[in-house]
Amino acid sequence: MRLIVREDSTSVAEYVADYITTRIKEFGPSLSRPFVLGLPTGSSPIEVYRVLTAKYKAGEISFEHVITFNMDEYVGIPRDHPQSYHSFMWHYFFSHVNVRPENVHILNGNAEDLESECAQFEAAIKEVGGIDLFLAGIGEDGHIAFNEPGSSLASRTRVKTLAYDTILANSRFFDNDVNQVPKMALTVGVQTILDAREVVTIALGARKAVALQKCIELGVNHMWTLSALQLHRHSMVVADEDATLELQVKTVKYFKSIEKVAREEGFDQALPRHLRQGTRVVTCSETKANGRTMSPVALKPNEVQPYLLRANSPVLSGPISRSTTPEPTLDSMGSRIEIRA
Ligand SMILES: N[C@@H]1[C@@H](O)[C@H](O)[C@@H](COP(=O)(O)O)O[C@@H]1O
Repeated sequence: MRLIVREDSTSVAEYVADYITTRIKEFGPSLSRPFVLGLPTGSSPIEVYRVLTAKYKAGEISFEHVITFNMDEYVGIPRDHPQSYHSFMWHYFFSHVNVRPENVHILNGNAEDLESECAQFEAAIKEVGGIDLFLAGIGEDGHIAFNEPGSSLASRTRVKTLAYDTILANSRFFDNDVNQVPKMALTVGVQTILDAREVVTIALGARKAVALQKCIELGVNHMWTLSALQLHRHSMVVADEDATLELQVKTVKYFKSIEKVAREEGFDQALPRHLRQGTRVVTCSETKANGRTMSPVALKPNEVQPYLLRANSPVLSGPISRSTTPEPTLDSMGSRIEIRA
């Protein structure tokens, strides 16, 4: 598990939105090969959705060929209830981007047969080839999705009774009245999340600090279900400073040093190795490749095959081709890099 620490919730949201954007662009989704994105609700991802929406409106990212699966949904409140996760997702994200409604999957908490609803959800994930990136939040009791303390770490999508702590925490969305909070939910299981190719978790604020400490510094434990991500090869937590308050200083320092060394060595450690292979990392503020403006991320191999542009290097420009290795020249403006195949 990796830990990325950022100053505040805004920088966390920017990091996570950049990361998701990079992933989707690297993947290059198409109708026949869509990108599959798992999504959470809660207050933590709201800013991420805002930044992703801004990126979409700026033409940086398209969700046309992105299939989404949401983590969970309450049982027994109408789909159009303001606090249903259906309402949440359309309000904060889906209505603002070009995701196709038929590509959106949110569990139906009012299905006649809830067990079959859950089984169909698992089948739908399987049918599209699994989830490429699952975005998650963390509950104050360390839960992921609605996998409450004590959940099986081998669990799959199912009906779950909510823990009192969760009902209490979520009552802030229901006029602070615990009696209005649904007592049950449908949720993906821990194993459903572990099956994703990559998991990115957002942890914000001091109220998540204890949970984060348990999930990162202690062992895998079914009482803090997010800790199961320690078993995942490509999982990353992106936290603000407040969420790290209960971690040991040396833990935070270690994870910060990983990121620093990776940056100095000129590659983005956050990219899983299999996705890093054949990519070249560009860390200037903006790049142009083949006349297209790209965000400061990893370019596809066929776009800048021979180049590794080191982090913190001066911003360079000049013609670059796959077969030759011309000397890049310094951009006197110091703000752009031109890459031409
Ligand atoms: N089921 C959701 C979780 O998926 C979410 O991670 C958690 C944290 O919410 P928040 O981000 O509002 O703290 O809330 C709910 O319990």
